[in-house]
Amino acid sequence: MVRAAKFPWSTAASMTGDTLTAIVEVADAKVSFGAVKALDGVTLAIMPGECVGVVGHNGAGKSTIVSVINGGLTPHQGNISSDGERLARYGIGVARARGVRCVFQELSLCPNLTVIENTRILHRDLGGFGWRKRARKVIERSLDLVFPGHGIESDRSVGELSIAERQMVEIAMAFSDAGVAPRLVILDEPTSSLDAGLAEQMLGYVRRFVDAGGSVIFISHILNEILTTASRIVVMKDGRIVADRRSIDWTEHSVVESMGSVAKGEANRRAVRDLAGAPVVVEQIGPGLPFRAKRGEVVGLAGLAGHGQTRMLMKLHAAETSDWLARREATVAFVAGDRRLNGVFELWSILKNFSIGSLGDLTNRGVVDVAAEMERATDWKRRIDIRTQDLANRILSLSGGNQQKVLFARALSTRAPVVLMDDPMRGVDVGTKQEVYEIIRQQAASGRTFVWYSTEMEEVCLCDRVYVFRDGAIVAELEGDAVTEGNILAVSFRGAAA
Ligand SMILES: Nc1ncnc2c1ncn2[C@@H]1O[C@H](COP(=O)(O)OP(=O)(O)OP(=O)(O)O)[C@@H](O)[C@H]1O
Repeated sequence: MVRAAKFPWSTAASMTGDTLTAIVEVADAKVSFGAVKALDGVTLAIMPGECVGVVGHNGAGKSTIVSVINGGLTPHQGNISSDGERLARYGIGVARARGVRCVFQELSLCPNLTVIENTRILHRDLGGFGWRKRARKVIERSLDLVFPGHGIESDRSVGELSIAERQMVEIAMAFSDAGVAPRLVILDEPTSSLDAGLAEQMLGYVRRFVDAGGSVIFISHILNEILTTASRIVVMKDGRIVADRRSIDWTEHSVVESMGSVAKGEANRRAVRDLAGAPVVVEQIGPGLPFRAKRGEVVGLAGLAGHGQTRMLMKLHAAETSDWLARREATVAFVAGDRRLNGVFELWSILKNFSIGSLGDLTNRGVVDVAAEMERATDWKRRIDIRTQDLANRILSLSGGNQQKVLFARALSTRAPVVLMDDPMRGVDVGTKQEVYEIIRQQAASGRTFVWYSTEMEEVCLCDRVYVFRDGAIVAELEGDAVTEGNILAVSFRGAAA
């Protein structure tokens, strides 16, 4: 079962001509959750000096296979080998001792502890007298290497950090060395909360790590990142690997096709509409330029992550919802980006998580019409392909991307005239994104207003008008054809339009 292979595209192999053995190899792994086959016979070997990109639709099994490789999940069937040795017992401890590290899609640091204390928890060998000093050195060194100029103080509690900063700390933690050097680092959607600049810093570090002989498994729905960084791309579909080729043999189009999604050009373009006479429906004064959104407009919030965009969305939401008397008709709906913190109700079913946003519509004399509730949820399940066999299942039984779809459905299915979206596509697959873009276009055309913060430039460029944030204030407003990546970056970094 253990494979000794020669990978001509692996730098380490091509330099030495050596025959390499896999750092970790999973053979014929099967994992089921009830009736759901999360993995249906997956075989995957990770060689030294390669970055393996893993792509697939939401619920394809990507997080499940990395949990197996990371030792957090024991497959119901199949074998695991490492460095040529078949392992009868494989768990997190064994994986860590062999240099396997994982950055999870749902961030996993303890929010009530500082960055230093979290480092100590991850690196057990750091214990003993003077551990704080040693832990500080380990994490600060790694942060400086991966994200030069990061500005994160390691004495701060993780709970005080923005979601982007938390993601940076997790990534730096995975690459840090406190005795056992990282050999295989698994990154499950590591850039989902990072802006373009931070994502590029991380990708640059991944390339250097791999060039030096390290290995990375890189999961992302941003295909361009995968194509430019991975040496090999594996496509998963419904719990199986359906394609496995060198990245130079892939194009964005062929990857999307292989995932089973059809790229629709139309949904990916900004609609040309005349909104000159449309009334202003949302307004907020300062800091910086005033914020205004018109009826039927899609307004983007851009700029480097953590520069005040989420705060602005919160303010807009508070302004519409702070009445003492609850309104029957919601005036604003919110799609949370940090879904675990303020999006999902973890103990509730998928159905209840969906319908909580439209109980006003679904209630008659204080009683929920359960047939109407189920009908509406089933319709949205179909429309944006929420992958579950039963809407009564708990929300946490869904993959991360499918949870995010439920949050979308919750907001889009209301009649609120304004929808606020806080980087809402985190973890959503390419095919579903196209569906959601199309729904946004249609709803905007019929008069709904969207205020959309996104860390993905492609999405910002879909907006009618964009406010660029810097240091907590709006520093520029771009409209129509002026909404380009070049202009947004120029304003983000210099504070003046290009
Ligand atoms: N704890 C669980 N209980 C029940 N089902 C689960 C559980 N964890 C995962 N699943 C199911 O297993 C399947 C694979 O999930 P997985 O998280 O591996 O998908 P994924 O490819 O990582 O998706 P995404 O891109 O959305 O993160 C999904 O159908 C999911 O609903």
